[in-house]
Amino acid sequence: MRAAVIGSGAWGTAFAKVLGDAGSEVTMWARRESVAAEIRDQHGNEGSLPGIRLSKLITATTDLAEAVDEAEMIAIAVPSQTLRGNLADWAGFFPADATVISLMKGIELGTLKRMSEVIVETARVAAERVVVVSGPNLAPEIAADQPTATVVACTDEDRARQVQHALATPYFRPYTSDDVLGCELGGAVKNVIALAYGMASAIGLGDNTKASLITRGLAETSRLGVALGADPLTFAGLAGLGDLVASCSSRLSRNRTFGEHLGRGESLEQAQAATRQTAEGVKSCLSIRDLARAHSVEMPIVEQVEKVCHEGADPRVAVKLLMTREMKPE
Ligand SMILES: NC(=O)c1ccc[n+]([C@@H]2O[C@H](COP(=O)([O-])OP(=O)(O)OC[C@H]3O[C@@H](n4cnc5c(N)ncnc54)[C@H](O)[C@@H]3O)[C@@H](O)[C@H]2O)c1
Ligand SMILES: O=P(O)(O)OC[C@H](O)CO
Repeated sequence: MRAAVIGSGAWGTAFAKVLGDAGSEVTMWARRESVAAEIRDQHGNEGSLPGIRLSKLITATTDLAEAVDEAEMIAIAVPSQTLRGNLADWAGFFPADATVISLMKGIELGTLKRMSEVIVETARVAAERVVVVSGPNLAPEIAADQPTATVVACTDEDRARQVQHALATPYFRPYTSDDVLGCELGGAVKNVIALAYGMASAIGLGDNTKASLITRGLAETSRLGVALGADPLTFAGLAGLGDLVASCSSRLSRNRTFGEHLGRGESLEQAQAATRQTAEGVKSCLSIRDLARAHSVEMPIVEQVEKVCHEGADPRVAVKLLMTREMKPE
């Protein structure tokens, strides 16, 4: 198949590699000509994925129209909060029948929309043409051909199966799902829980604390998902528990790393200066908190992460507040 990948950061690059290794012809879009030229001429992207070699069949351009020309699949991996503005410029170039694949894990500030909803609304693409790919998918590990699994979610089962086949490689095993909402929420909320995990880690808290954070983090993710109409079983799967465990336990996770900076007492600005790539949970903790409040769902960990990130709260005080909440059954 012919595929375009928009966004040449860590995940866009690793995903292009998967598509290429699975047999598609891939054109990537990069913002900077230096990145496009490096992918095209040197088959690498040192700034985002040091040491990774890409197939010579993967090419890149800074011209969006050229990137998506005749594409049957268009995968998007840009920061969640820029997507709406990006699509306003880009959507006119998308071929009418192309499948649009969302790789992003965030909730839009203000509108509280999921990325697939932003795509449907802004690119005027029917919901059944939008596929979400989400799971325990740390880009550097995938780019190094380390085996993992993922979920390909779409309301159109045939389209999900088509993308599943277009992504299958010996190191990347996709499963299909029709629970687009659950998969997207799992991916967005785990970033916030990974921030909390990073903070706990930096404070020096132990494995019981971390296991409690993962488990109760998953409980609040599922609570929000069920309130919004997701399948509760999705949260026990790759796009729920799988992704949560990967991000919390890995030093490769940008969200966990960002949380560690905050846990060491750095301010939001200091943590931002120390980390370069996208840590979606930092902004999505605000939108997820607002989404939960709008649906009267309690998300105490998300609430505390927001306070540490944006209100200057001390992570140690956040832990104390979580531990002294009203007693209740599990
Ligand atoms: N890195 C991973 O392991 C991973 C895995 C799964 C999902 N994701 C998700 O994929 C999305 C992208 O993450 P990433 O890891 O590729 O981030 P990244 O920071 O490595 O790359 C982001 C890309 O977006 C581009 N970009 C930045 N601002 C932009 C703007 N205003 N307009 C257009 N493009 C802009 C950057 O140039 C870069 O190419 C996020 O939602 C993330 O949660 C990441
Ligand atoms: O590096 P993070 O924290 O953005 O996590 C990357 C992926 O979402 C893991 O599945």
